[in-house]
Amino acid sequence: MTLPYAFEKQVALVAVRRACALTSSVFNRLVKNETLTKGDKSPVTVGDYSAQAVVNTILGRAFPADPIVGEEDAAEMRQESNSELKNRIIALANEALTAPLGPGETSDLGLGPGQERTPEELMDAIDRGGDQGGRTGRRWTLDPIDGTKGFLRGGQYAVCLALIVDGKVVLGLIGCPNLPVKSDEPNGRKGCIFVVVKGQGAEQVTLSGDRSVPLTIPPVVPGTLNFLESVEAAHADLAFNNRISELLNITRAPARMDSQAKYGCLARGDGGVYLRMPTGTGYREKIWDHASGSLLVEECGGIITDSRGKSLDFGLGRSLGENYGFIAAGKDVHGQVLAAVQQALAEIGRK
Ligand SMILES: Nc1ncnc2c1ncn2[C@@H]1O[C@H](COP(=O)(O)OS(=O)(=O)O)[C@@H](OP(=O)(O)O)[C@H]1O
Ligand SMILES: [Mg+2]
Ligand SMILES: [Mg+2]
Ligand SMILES: [Mg+2]
Repeated sequence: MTLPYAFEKQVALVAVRRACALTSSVFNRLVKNETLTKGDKSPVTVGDYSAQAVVNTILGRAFPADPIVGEEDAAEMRQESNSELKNRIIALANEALTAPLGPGETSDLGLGPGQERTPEELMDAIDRGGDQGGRTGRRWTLDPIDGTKGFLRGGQYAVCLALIVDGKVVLGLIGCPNLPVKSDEPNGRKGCIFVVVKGQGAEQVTLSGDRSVPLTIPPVVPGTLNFLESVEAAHADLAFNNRISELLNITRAPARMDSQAKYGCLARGDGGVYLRMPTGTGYREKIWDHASGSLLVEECGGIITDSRGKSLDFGLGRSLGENYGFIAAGKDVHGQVLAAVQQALAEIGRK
């Protein structure tokens, strides 16, 4: 008997692996005018577009009926003035799709030499990410590069793909090309993918697929709790985290990194709590930024809630609606962090 979501997991791993290889190779060849600024002032690169084209092409072939909620869209790239960038995206996507078959890849996935797609097919693949999300049915959510600023800095970023059924995440992958495989060997081999299936646990696999380690969040040794937190002050209220550190007598320095790599690091015990409080701008968190990570935390024995202790709702559309401020931690510490967060919110007259 095959396990539930076995084929989805296989296809998602292939897609994330190919997208990770693409983004790593793009980083080394990225030139200045290949990064644009979106309407919300955030950066997007040819790497984000081409990775979304690759993942959506692979998903579209294996699961033609499944909608996709993807971060990017091709509207800008369809404009004549961006034809050079568009050509670059097409070349990069086709390079990734036509690379020789690797582990777990079969010819029916439409990959390998000779499997080039046309420019129109690739632009349409990017735009398959335009689903609006919702309460019922099954859909994928994709962040082709999570932590684009980290990617541009040569720091942490992640290719994040999750499957959501009736508003609940059932499969999640976080591909981290720049993350050391072993936390205690920061200068050792890099590149891992966190893979989680609801009810089946979680594992960390290497990008090349030669090594798999099961994951559970280890209990925090008293006195060693530390935060995993954002790099960008615009994305999370880091001063608030300092107040929580005071309340909980945390003395260890926070581990700062971009992207859902933070959830992967929590799952393998590199940090004790991921706290992401809003900065007060009314920004609504997006489902693709937390879907994989939330299931990873839960399957590894941890708890994730918003700052009021509510569970995250992935059935509201492209955003997480009224879920503000996220606390992800092992069972042994989540309660005390939530209590400290509520105390600190009360101090400043917020709920
Ligand atoms: N104002 C605000 N508040 C909260 N979150 C925001 C905000 N603006 C952007 N974003 C989203 O943050 C995503 C990256 O955040 P990270 O946790 O990776 O890291 S970091 O804050 O950049 O260090 C980033 O994901 P990517 O766009 O995929 O890089 C954004 O979706
Ligand atoms: Mg972005
Ligand atoms: Mg993101
Ligand atoms: Mg992104």
